[in-house]
Amino acid sequence: MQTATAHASMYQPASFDMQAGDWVYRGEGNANILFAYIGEGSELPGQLLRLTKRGVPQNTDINADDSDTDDSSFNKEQEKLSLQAHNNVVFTKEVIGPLIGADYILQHQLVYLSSKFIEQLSLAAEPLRPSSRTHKQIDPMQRVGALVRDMINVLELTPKQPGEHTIAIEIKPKWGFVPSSKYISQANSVKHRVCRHCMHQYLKHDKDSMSEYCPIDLFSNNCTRVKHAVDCLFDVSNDRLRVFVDGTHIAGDENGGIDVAKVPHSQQLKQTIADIILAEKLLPRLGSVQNRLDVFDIEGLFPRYKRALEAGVLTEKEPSIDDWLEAAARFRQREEQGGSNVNAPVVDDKQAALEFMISVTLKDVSVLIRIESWPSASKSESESAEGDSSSAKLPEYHIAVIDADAKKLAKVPKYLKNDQEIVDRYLETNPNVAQQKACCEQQGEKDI
Ligand SMILES: O=P(O)(O)O[C@@H]1[C@@H](OP(=O)(O)O)[C@H](OP(=O)(O)O)[C@H](O)[C@H](OP(=O)(O)O)[C@H]1OP(=O)(O)O
Ligand SMILES: Nc1ncnc2c1ncn2[C@@H]1O[C@H](COP(=O)(O)OP(=O)(O)OP(=O)(O)O)[C@@H](O)[C@H]1O
Repeated sequence: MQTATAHASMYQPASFDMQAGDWVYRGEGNANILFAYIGEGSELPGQLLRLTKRGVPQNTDINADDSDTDDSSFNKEQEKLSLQAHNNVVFTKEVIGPLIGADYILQHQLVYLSSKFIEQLSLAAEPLRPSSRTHKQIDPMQRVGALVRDMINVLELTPKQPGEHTIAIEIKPKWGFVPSSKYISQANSVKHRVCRHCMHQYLKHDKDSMSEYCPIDLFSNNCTRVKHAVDCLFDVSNDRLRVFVDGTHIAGDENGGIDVAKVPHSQQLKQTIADIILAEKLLPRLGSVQNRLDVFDIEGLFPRYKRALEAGVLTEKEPSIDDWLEAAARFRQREEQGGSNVNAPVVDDKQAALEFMISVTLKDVSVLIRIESWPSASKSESESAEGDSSSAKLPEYHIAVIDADAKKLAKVPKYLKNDQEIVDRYLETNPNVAQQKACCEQQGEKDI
């Protein structure tokens, strides 16, 4: 196993000529914000810059005590953020890569940033940011960001035939398994039948904006079910699916679905997305490894987490990159050796908590699929309109996972609370067992 010291030299930040005017706001999630390069330099075209965000400070009192913000605490904060950027890159590549396949990981290059650059980007982005995200701001203290290939934007250099488009699809599939953990209490046994996403909807959405999408279908590796899941995502996307045509995000229609009138050959595209998912090992691997890392379920994990804190093997401090690397290596080693008993592995409390947290990361990644030329030149429209996936020749595409950073271990108590809230709300709204959903993992069991 390589250690943090070895990694520090492998992932050194580079110095590029970073001018704020060369970057435009691209989008953001809860934790990070992205900018696309539009400058003329030869090194950065096609790159995105990923920066971290932090909560907007609540205390705006100019007389507030600033004794904590002297030079040394500024420097410490900057170092902490640089380390975090570094650790995210190492975590994605070295912890997540081997679990789902290195080919699905995008290369990241760390880059130095100046305070002026960050300040100018923040100002330029502000009017473009959705109001739902403005409770957080670009962290002004960061001095290192990450460059990554832009899977959505289209470079002007790419020649296209008339009528051809570049399509990018972003799917956040969420949990791809129904837990079978023996640590789930009898009172919560619904978790053995209804998947987390399907239950969570009742907490997140009102009846009108709920989607039929079930991740267990998308992860099923079954042609009919995968296609059905893709159709459901198009019908009501709820931010689980985004579609970009020539780099432009297709906004939702009035029903919360993708406005297919703006998507060229949309029926054929849905089938092609399903075919790509079926052709790749990514989703089956993702669902399976999420499950194998979560054998205790939050119900069995929480007491172990508490015990580890009490024993001092885990502390308030977040795990180091070496902790993550070691936990991932131990997990893989255990599996290679036959996994003793996969349902009740003999692992210490710290290992159990770290494995659970790696699973949390995998349950929140997004999958990006980029189709370079759409409709595919290799196939006539009449052939593909039939939707015959068995004979479908896939267009040229690239598929990768994004947002595979380590999650904060300190969120474990929140996960327990959230889990119970999800179950309670589901049971409250669906008290009749006979009418509850059955999200089944076995192929062919579900008639759709
Ligand atoms: O708990 P969940 O399933 O709601 O997942 C959160 C996501 O919600 P959603 O996918 O919309 O349901 C949530 O996504 P949104 O902010 O809703 O886009 C985040 O991804 C959050 O992770 P983090 O706090 O940014 O590290 C996610 O939190 P983690 O559970 O991954 O910590
Ligand atoms: N390599 C990429 N190419 C194109 N677009 C990207 C890329 N990486 C991220 N994005 C866009 O930026 C958005 C936010 O990125 P990301 O998922 O990394 O943010 P996050 O804050 O970590 O997400 P979350 O809310 O799940 O925590 C994505 O939803 C996607 O639209």
